[in-house]
Amino acid sequence: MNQHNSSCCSKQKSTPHHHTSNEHDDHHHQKEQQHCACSHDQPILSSNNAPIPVSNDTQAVYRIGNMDCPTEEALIRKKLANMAGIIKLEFNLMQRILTVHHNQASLKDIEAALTAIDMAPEPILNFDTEKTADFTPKIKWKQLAFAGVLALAAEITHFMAGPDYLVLILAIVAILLGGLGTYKKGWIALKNFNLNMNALMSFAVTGALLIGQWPEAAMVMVLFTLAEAIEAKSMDRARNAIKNLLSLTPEQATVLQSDGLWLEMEVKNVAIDSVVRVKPGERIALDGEIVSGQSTINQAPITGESLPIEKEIGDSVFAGTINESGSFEYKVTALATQSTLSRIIKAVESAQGTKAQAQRFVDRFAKVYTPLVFIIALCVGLIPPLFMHGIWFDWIYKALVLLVIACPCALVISTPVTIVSGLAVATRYGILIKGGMYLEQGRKLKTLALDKTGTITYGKPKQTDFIVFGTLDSQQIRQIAASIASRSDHPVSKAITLAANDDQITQFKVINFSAILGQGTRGEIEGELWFMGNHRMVKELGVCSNLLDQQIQALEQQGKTVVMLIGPQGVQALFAVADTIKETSIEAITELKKLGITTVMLTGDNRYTAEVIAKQVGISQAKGNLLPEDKLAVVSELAQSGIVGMVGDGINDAPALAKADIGFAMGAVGTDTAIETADVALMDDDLRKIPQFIRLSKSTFAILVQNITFALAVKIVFFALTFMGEANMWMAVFADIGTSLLVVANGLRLLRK
Ligand SMILES: Nc1ncnc2c1ncn2[C@@H]1O[C@H](COP(=O)(O)OP(=O)(O)OP(=O)(O)O)[C@@H](O)[C@H]1O
Ligand SMILES: [Cu+]
Repeated sequence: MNQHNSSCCSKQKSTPHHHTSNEHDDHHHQKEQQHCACSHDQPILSSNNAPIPVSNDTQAVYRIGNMDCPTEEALIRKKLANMAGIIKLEFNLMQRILTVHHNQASLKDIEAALTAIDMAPEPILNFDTEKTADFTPKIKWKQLAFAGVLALAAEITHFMAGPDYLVLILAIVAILLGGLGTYKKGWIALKNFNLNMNALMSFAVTGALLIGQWPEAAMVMVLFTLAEAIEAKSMDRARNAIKNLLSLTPEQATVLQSDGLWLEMEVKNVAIDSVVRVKPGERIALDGEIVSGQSTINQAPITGESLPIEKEIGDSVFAGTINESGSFEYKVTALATQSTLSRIIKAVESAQGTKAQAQRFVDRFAKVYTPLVFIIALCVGLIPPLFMHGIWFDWIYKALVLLVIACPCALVISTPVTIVSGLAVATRYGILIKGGMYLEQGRKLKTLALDKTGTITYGKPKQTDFIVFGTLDSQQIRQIAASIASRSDHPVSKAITLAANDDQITQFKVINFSAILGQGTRGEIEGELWFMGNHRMVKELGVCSNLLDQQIQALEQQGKTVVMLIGPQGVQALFAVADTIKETSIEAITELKKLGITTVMLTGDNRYTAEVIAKQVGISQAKGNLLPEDKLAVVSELAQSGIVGMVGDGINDAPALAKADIGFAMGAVGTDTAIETADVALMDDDLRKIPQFIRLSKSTFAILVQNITFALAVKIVFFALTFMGEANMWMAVFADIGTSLLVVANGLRLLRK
């Protein structure tokens, strides 16, 4: 199966690599082909990491430890906005990574500007080899706890009517211990005319100190810092849910040395083409291809399907999967950092960088909300006492409470946590989602277009009928057919070749072989030109007849696919092949129907066969005789009446997949291109992953709505309470923290699915 030819990957980077048509007729069913799966047409960078290259620009990738919140994003945007040469900034807050697309901008200046706002950047040179996570700034728990104790002591001293100076000292020390960081960040933000929550909190706490609310000021500051710390931790949990997948791969592998001995080696030092031995029950350390032995392997870590799969010589094995029964040796086909699993993880990590719609809404909202509340607070603090004989203390206090409420923390944090958790769970199911927006859109899917061969069916048809149609000797006809069919990788041709091999039919030498898209193949045998293909080809060649039509139709109505062998004297034979429908396809279609999704089958195969198969799986609409561009046209048309998805496996579906709002690639595990180009890659061939994806999308969205509504409701309630004079700063901070923690917990709930 899918031999990952690494030498082709490394040597031919610049030359577009296409299969010459006289070797393989087309790119059909990549999984069956032996070819280098990487796409050489793409810029090298895009093949394995997060930043999507904008044409012709250079990019600098930085890791910024202090950046994990949209307020910091806003700060950085503002700071870098007017610098020369910067084209675009891309933020991945979850990974704390900033990508600067620029042309000839001075990196020194960029780095200096970032450092000036306390966002010291760490350049990332090679995305591949660097470990991405493990990068949370340390939280000083002990110091924070001590600050908490002091704040509490201040509160108690005040309550017991202790000396004022003692309360003040306790409070100030607590604020310094717990809140210096907040003050620093707040100050930087203010200097850059940015009103973030650190600035708000600094104002509120300072204000409270000035009006003599010392213990309260201390408590508010400590609680705020505590909340920030807990939030950072929760974010890490969501982030690590994906990272943890990588820990599935063992650190060591047993590698064959040149002297014939086996040696335990660090996985990261194992070169391509090394031979590795695997014992029963052991986890596989690297991607490779079995060279001796056989076994059953549980691929659940990658595909989400725990039913073990039998593997023998020539089959691919993947890092992170579990060898169950036998023992075997395999040849390594990819470095540890390039394994399918690490590609998956990188893809999900970069998916977190793309913002879902809900997130954009929240960010936009926060941008307006915070300054607005700030202005309201300012008015509340000044206008009543100045013009309406209000009592200064009361109104300033109210203003300070409003400042606390102005903090959009909970709201802002709720969406990324939810989305990231959703992406992580999906990965565990064996569904690789390439961006938050697809997860968000899935629930809106109205129509799903499905390819037939390999998607609904197994894509491994068998020859069922062979009918002589002409005067030639039947043995000779099969020899000619087998000779031509064996040159092609198309499932139909393969079926004919297999049947011929079973009957020990010998083959002729074929020259000038080529494939005709959507029709069949042609080749020369002993100076004669032979064609083998479908009804369309027969018509194109003008050798059709009524009698032939009848025979073709009779077979097609049984759900079989028919190809003819056509020689200089016209049609010589009919071959019918039949594919088997996957059990899981039927279940998937039933589930999709329940979810209210219209299914449409698109196939290059003939109309009758299409209809028969569609009926068998329960698909309402089938369209046959489609060339790749026809599939594209159908998808475009479907897209006009709502969100449309397309599932396919082969390269010939690529245009339609790209056109669909959500392109699902099947059986992505062996094909790197599928992982890279699809919007959603299903790691195995199980169509039931699509309803699963849609359900996940629905529950993700439900949680998003809950979170946003809840966070907003709390704000509104506190607004009202403040004006009624019922709210104090304590409560406001508590409410804010409480909300943040609740929405984060709610988001993380997805991880338990
Ligand atoms: N290389 C080939 N060998 C034999 N038949 C072929 C070949 N290429 C095309 N055909 C014929 O043309 C039809 C359409 O081929 P095409 O590759 O476009 O679609 P398909 O792969 O069969 O179906 P699907 O679109 O569902 O994947 C096939 O059903 C087959 O009858
Ligand atoms: Cu015909």
